[in-house]
Amino acid sequence: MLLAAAAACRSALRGRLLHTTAAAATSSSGVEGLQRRYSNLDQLEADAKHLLTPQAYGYYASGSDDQWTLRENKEALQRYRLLPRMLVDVSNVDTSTTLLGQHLASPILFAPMAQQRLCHPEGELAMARAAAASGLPYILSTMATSSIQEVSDAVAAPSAAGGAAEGLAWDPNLWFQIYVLKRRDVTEMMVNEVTRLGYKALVVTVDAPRLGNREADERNRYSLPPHLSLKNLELITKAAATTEGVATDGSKFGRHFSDLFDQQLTWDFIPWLKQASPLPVLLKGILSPDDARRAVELGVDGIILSNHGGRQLNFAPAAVDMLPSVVAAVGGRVPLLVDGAITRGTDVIKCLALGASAVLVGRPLLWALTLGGQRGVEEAVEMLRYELELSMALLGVQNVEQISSDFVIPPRGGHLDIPTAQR
Ligand SMILES: Cc1cc2nc3c(=O)[nH]c(=O)nc-3n(C[C@H](O)[C@H](O)[C@H](O)COP(=O)(O)O)c2cc1C
Ligand SMILES: CCCCCCC(=O)C(=O)O
Repeated sequence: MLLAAAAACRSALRGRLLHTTAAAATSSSGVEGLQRRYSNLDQLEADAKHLLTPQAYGYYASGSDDQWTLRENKEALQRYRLLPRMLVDVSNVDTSTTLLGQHLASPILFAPMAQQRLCHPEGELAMARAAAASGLPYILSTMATSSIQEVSDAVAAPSAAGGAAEGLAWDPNLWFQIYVLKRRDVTEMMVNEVTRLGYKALVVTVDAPRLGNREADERNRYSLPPHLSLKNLELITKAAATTEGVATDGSKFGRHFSDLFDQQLTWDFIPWLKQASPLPVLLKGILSPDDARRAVELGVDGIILSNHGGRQLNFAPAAVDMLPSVVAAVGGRVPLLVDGAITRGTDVIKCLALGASAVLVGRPLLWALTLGGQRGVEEAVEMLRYELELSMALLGVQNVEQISSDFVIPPRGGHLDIPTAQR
């Protein structure tokens, strides 16, 4: 009896949300507000899961091996505490910041994530439009289900179908994430294409010479549905007669994509990329201070501390825990960004207090896209931005620059000495 009631409830919920998602796909308005249905970003996953196939959900949600690092990302953030200051005038709190000379409405970027059309028909297009409407950078993955050109076109101007909700500015800021392929010529074509189309930065992911062991994908025999394809890899077939290494049959998912990536990639790629494009270059997936120092010495423009959402090396530390030592190694020479399980305004504050310039948010945006399309993502981002603004007021700071290590208490009550000037 109880089980039947639960099933009926689930099916009603699924119906409601499916309807909502379908509406989001076809219309720019009329989406039942995410903000009315959910209080925070942590609540989105459970409902999004019901709308996704088990294969898609498994691919999005899972980490590698037994997922210790995936769990650690959240737990590490929760070990830091915040020390507020009182009697500060916080009648105006400004969440905006500047990164690499670019204005951001808040210190938040859309993490690169492959295959976004698995959760919504407009996939990367809807996500990139939501970023433009929110005044935040959107990082397009090499492994996207929309092409570099399609995403550029999608944000070129706010349209009736895909424009910003009332009151939101339209500030497209596209970055491109590079997986360096064995086919270096194709990587070069992508770099040329994004440079030509006005993308504003390149993010080279360096923690994935091979894909981590995602057991859910193996169990689910995960593969991309036949109506979708990895659009940027089509450049390979356009560029050359051979299609070697580009089939997207995913039954041997990890091994297959490992075949595409260049396992011989080393540090000499950075000077190569710097001469190939005038765009700023950031490395994503750095965790050790030594690597960070070396990257700076080779002229990178920024570093993204990340363990890839716990999807690559299991037992890699949470990026947030590596921030203090990487900050010391980098000494303020380039901006440091960080990601991993950031869902709360206080998570953003902790990362900034530990020396990050900004954070990347990943999975919560996929759940928001699943539940509400472009508008859903805009609302999710606004929920996070508002939490950030409120928490800044309660912390006693008026702007992002004022957030320093003075406001954070590390796990064992130790002292952090990170001058704000190093951010
Ligand atoms: C489904 C999925 C796909 C991803 N695809 C990419 C990718 O193509 N390139 C990349 O550099 N990182 C990729 N990542 C890692 C994210 O950019 C990010 O580092 C990670 O998800 C941490 O953020 P989160 O904990 O907020 O999800 C992916 C993550 C997920 C969950
Ligand atoms: C469809 C190919 C998947 C490439 C890897 C994307 C990724 O980084 C991930 O974590 O998944």
